[in-house]
Amino acid sequence: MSIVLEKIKFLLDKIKEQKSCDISYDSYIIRMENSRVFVLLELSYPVNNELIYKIKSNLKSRILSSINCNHLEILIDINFNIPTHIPCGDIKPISGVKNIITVSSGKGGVGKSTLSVNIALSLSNLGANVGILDADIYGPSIPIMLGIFDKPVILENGNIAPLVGHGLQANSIGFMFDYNSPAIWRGPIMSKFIEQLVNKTEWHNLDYLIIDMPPGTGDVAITMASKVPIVGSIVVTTPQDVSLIDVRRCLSMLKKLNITVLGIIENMSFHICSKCNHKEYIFGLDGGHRLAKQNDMPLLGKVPIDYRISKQSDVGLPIVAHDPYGDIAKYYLDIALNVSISLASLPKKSSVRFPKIMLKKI
Ligand SMILES: Nc1ncnc2c1ncn2[C@@H]1O[C@H](COP(=O)(O)OP(=O)(O)OP(=O)(O)O)[C@@H](O)[C@H]1O
Repeated sequence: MSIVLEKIKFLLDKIKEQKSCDISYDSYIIRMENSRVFVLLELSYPVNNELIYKIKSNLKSRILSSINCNHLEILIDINFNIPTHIPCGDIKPISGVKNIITVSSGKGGVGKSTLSVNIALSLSNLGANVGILDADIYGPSIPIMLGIFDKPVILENGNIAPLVGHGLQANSIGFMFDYNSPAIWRGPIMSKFIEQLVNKTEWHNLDYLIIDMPPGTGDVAITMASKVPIVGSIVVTTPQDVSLIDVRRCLSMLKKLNITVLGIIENMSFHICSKCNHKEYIFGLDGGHRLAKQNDMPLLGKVPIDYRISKQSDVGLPIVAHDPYGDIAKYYLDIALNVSISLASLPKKSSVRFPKIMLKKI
């Protein structure tokens, strides 16, 4: 094998090991024909065209500088195929769903539902099939955020057809009941009901199902963890100390239940003045970062406090759906990418078969 090919393989192996967010892949195939090198990267997380272009040009320049040889033509192609990962605990998979990710928080009001919806939309914008389940018994807000006011249809087999909002398959405890009847919102009955809501929804071909959990460490959260095949959990906090104390309690619950924590998200991290661009840390600086470091887990990202986020959620058109290429959507897209890359590093259920190689020039 030529020295050039050896050098490129060495570089590709090194990059693969590093698992950087700029270029991260599961495996690669390489072949050389005369002065042309063909590289196929196989990813197990979703990427949109913009990211594909970035990865290709970044890798191409790294290859060219590593071999110091300008007459070679480098042709790179990228495939992604999202595998099913092994859930925490020995729990039967749910039909139509590859990976379940829960979004938890230590206390209410930290922006868990807003994050769940915008991360789900960002994963969908990256090219994944995504569903969302609203299990927040204390205030199911997903129907409003997705602008869905219909009631779900019960199918002949007794299952529930999910409703669709902004391309997301959705089911919510809020679709089922008049939310003003508090008697039913308690204890084991509710836990059982949510478990059924997950299992009885006819999810169709989902790469990811995002579950918006009730805040805290109550009955429902514990039952869900022991009955639902969760692959990983995201924990949301604000930089404030009080929220950090609650979130520690939530992290310790997830640890006890053997749920893998994919990482922490810091919401309402800072505010940027729309008039003068001054950045202000209203709820303190770097709380989420410290928490992630102390618990040896990644900080998946930060989201600023911005009126457009709440305004768009309130009118049923979340910011990522309203302005997918805007400055705010970028924060959610980065988080979605980090979540999917973090998940991609977990054990997979079976090997993934990639389609036939098609190499294009860039
Ligand atoms: N980054 C943000 N910037 C501005 N407003 C935000 C942001 N994140 C969330 N909000 C707003 O904060 C409020 C609480 O958010 P959300 O309902 O998502 O929190 P939650 O943790 O799910 O609450 P609960 O536990 O009560 O369900 C909402 O009005 C929402 O629009």
